[in-house]
Amino acid sequence: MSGNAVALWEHCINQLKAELTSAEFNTWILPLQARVDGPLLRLLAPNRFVLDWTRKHYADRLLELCARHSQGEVSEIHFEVGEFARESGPAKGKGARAGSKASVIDSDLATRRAAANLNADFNFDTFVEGKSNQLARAASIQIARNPGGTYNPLFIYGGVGLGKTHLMHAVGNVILASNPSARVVYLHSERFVAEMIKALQHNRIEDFKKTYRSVNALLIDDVQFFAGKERSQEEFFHTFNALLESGQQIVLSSDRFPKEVTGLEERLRSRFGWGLTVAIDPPDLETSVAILHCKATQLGVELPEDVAFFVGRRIRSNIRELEGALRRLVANAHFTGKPITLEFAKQALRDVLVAQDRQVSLENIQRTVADYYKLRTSDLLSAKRSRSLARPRQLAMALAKELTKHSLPEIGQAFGGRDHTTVLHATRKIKSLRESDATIEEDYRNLLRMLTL
Ligand SMILES: Nc1ncnc2c1ncn2[C@@H]1O[C@H](COP(=O)(O)OP(=O)(O)OP(=O)(O)O)[C@@H](O)[C@H]1O
Repeated sequence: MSGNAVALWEHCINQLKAELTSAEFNTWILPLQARVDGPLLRLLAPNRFVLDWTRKHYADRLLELCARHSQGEVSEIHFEVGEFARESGPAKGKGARAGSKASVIDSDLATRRAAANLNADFNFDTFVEGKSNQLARAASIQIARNPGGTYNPLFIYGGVGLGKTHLMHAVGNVILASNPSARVVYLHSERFVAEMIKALQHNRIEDFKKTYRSVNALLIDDVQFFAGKERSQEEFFHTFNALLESGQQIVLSSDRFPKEVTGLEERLRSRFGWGLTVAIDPPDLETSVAILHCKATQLGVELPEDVAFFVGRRIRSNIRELEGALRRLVANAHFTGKPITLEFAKQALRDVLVAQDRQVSLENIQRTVADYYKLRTSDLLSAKRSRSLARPRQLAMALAKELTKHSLPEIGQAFGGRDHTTVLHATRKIKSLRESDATIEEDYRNLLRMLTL
């Protein structure tokens, strides 16, 4: 299968996955193998029963999806019973003409990827390495190569939009690609909760348990959303134990260090930290610029160096915002037919930059304070109480109170789930220190200037 054909099939199955129940999808679509021969989509089903059912219920929809995605190039669909040859040996089934090994495996991989909820674009090749993510990337690569080994679970934590999900998908993609029988599942924790509730409602909790306890790699994003959901925590706890005991890999992500995820049962929280815990920090300027170049290449444009530095310097909050700004720039250039120059970028991003400047974000404050004191943002959010961390943390909280509209509890939450009284104490402390300590006053003023420039 060519890259286009794989993309076409992947599009079809992703679409059907969204439209069907998981039982329908797993029973009828997952067993299919696909090939595209010119205008013909050939689908092989494992037996007559699956063939008849899929042809009757899904042929029209599949054809519609194919025709639309291929812009009319694929216009016929053909079902057969059989299996494309996996190895160079003879193909089973009369319809199975010699499918090359690569073509069949590609179509299988696309299907398995969709079943695992994985995005093929989130891989290690498209993940730019920098100081801020070096350790998390290295640990993820290690785990992808040796799942269920020493680092289990892998716990990745860091602020919004910094690449945690990207790394989890990259791990899953490598495990799937290197082992044709591996079962991988990526899920946001809220989806885990929703599926569990659905299973309870429909009396299918045993199926639910079996599904999640039989995977080779379970990747659960944003585990802080388990907070307060006791029944889900209980279920996840048992899934977690079962997988760990049988040597299957678990990868978890959160916006904070495991011990600081509030609203979780202690036994779960402590298990999260059993394996390897790694942080992702906001990127430094050079990494932001490298990411912009990488994303621009993916979008098929070349970004001049001065524009990349301009965008990297001005959009400081997170990589998702950086990417959003780049997309806007590229779309503007496309519609106006103008080249992307520094002047063009300033113009095209004017609104984004004004909004960004007006609204100093909590992440921006944390990052600026961390840079100023040569600390890691994750240290500011951690529970560590050494003076070298406590003072910058208090300063950051005081700045957050002065520069944003966030409430005390919201600020506390953003600083590693602290109580609002801690924030109140910090603002009072800094206020009095600014009057008695010239260094603190100078630091505060410098930071204020940097944040409101
Ligand atoms: N180092 C990197 N190289 C290339 N792209 C990156 C990198 N880090 C993040 N990105 C991109 O930034 C975007 C946001 O990343 P991602 O969704 O992984 O963030 P996250 O940390 O999971 O955020 P959230 O906490 O909101 O779920 C994605 O498009 C991702 O591809």
